[in-house]
Amino acid sequence: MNENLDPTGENFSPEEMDIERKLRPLSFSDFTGQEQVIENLKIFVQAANLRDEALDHTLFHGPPGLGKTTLAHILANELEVGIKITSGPVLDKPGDLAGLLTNLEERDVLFIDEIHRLSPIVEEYLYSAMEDYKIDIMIETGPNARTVQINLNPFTLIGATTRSGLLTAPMRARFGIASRLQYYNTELLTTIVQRSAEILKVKIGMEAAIEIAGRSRGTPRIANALLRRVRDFAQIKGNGAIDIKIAKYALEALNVDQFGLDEMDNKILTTIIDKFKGGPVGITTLATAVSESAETIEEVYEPFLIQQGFIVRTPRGREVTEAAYKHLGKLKGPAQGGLF
Ligand SMILES: Nc1ncnc2c1ncn2[C@@H]1O[C@H](COP(=O)(O)OP(=O)(O)OP(=O)(O)O)[C@@H](O)[C@H]1O
Ligand SMILES: [Mg+2]
Repeated sequence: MNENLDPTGENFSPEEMDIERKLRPLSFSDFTGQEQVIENLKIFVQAANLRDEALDHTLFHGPPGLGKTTLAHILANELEVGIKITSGPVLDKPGDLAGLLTNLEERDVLFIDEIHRLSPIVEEYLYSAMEDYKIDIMIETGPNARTVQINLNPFTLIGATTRSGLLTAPMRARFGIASRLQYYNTELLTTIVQRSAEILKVKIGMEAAIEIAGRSRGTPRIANALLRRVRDFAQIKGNGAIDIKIAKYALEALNVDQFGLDEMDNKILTTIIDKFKGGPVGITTLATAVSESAETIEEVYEPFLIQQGFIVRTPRGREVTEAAYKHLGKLKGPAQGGLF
């Protein structure tokens, strides 16, 4: 599959990252979907604003591209505070974290992306900061070296992770608010595609927007990426506007799966069917067969395949459904593996 449609956005070029930022909603009212999460956050933000307190530490988890980073920025905007951004793998010494923490103003947001990848020392260091807004720092070196405790301004830590299963229990317990983001349905994604088209100043028909939305793997990041690619086709092959004809033509040319399944999704389904007779197969066995980690399958791929009705979880492992055979154009039953 086209690497620009990677749900993680890891292969995005700088230009694409720029566009992604441009398309990012800035306020609750800009943000489509995740209704329950948003309803709750609105209340927590209002209450925090009313009391002039820092919002409770907040954790966003869920598959890539669903809006975790976007929501961190929205929270800072709605709280009318500053935001400092970092990520788990970047913070490798407690000193780096101390620098960030001591520079936070009252009620500011510290956003730590990939929070499951914090080193244990940094994580430990974070605990007292989160709990009591206090940290110990080392001053001077050599024989005069000593630690002093300093008070921090009350702040909000926002953590994001695609791998909530890898978060330690003490870390998880320190978040007062934890929200899991869900895949978006076609209707919501259609609204997102239309909004993005408006920002990109490209005309798009309703049918075309629905077509793009339906092939976006339930993921706004993919919907936006597809829109940009289709826009290229419309500009070069058409008159610049996106109608259903040009959308279908472009999606065909881009080799986008009808359900927006990506290469790994299809590989997982094909493997279960071809190597394990449709299942059930245990997650670790499956992981080995497709050369991916069991955690990634469980947290990135499987949720979407289950939500779309291609896989079911049984006590004995994962099984593909009728829909998966149909989708891949494969026959069900023992005939599949030959006569014996
Ligand atoms: N609810 C939404 N409405 C409109 N656009 C959205 C929404 N959610 C996400 N997007 C768009 O999708 C892009 C990706 O979202 P975001 O970066 O917040 O995902 P993420 O969950 O942080 O992903 P990752 O796990 O890869 O960091 C954003 O730039 C934004 O344009
Ligand atoms: Mg993110």
